[in-house]
Amino acid sequence: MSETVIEVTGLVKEYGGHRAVAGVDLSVPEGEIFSLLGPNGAGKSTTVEILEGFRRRDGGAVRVLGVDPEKADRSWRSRIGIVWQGETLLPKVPVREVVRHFAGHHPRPRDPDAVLELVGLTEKARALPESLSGGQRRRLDVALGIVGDPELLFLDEPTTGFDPKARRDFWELIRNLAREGTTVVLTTHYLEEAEALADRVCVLAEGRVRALGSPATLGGRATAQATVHWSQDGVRREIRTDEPTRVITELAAGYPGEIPELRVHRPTLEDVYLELIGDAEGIGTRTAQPEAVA
Ligand SMILES: Nc1ncnc2c1ncn2[C@@H]1O[C@H](COP(=O)(O)OP(=O)(O)OP(=O)(O)O)[C@@H](O)[C@H]1O
Repeated sequence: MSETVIEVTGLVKEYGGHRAVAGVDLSVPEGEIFSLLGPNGAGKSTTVEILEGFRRRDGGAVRVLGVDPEKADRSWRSRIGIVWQGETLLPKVPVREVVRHFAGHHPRPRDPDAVLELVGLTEKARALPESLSGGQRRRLDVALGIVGDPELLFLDEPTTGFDPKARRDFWELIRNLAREGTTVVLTTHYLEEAEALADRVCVLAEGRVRALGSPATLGGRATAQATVHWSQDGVRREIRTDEPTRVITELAAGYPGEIPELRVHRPTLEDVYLELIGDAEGIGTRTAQPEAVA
């Protein structure tokens, strides 16, 4: 049985009477990649900062690696890795020295050169951080987050500025860390990143959990209706159905060859997410009505 790394019940945080976090319950097992999603101001950073021990809560109970973060000490902190949203202020020494310097703060660090290799920065080991590109700089932030070989890694928008190849390499790196048992809390606005990485996603809006589940099943996605699109005599048609195969088979009988512009759409994680946060964003949910098959 895997251990529970994060246990949160009834978490509340208020700023001057405004409830930024309004009763959140979360439980994250060891080795899980857990993603927090939500619109700006949803309460993600506040929640994560409380888990990291950088913010005090106004209510509820929190255990991270078995400890209340408000009472945590240095040894607890060394078990946690953090990749902040903003750039960390770094000394003007080569990249390799920066990573070695950070490794020195941890009781059982990873080998700095191996970490540079993992994040794809070996060729920049002798460069100064200020000479790195935006994406390379972000990779250095990730290197500093994992050099302590943390049991729990917090990633806040980790791939901002990454090119597509670097992003995919980074995802593989995170998957490998999780396979080795590192628990990962990922805050991101990139839904494809949550979809590619997360075992479970939690959608926060207005300080509350709107939905929690695997990316594939969130918000009833797995059982949601499919929409079959096609074109008939130059007019676009669509129908929502639980049985797209049957609909297409019936349609196909009416055409001598290909069904023009045939497309089957199932709700993406983004569709489900936008639906879930619709009220919070002040936008209505989309209610395109299906047309009947002619
Ligand atoms: N130090 C603070 N003082 C007062 N209000 C704050 C403070 N920090 C956050 N808030 C408010 O709390 C709410 C939640 O903010 P939080 O930063 O947790 O949201 P978020 O989901 O991380 O947003 P984003 O995606 O923009 O980073 C917002 O309404 C914000 O204005």
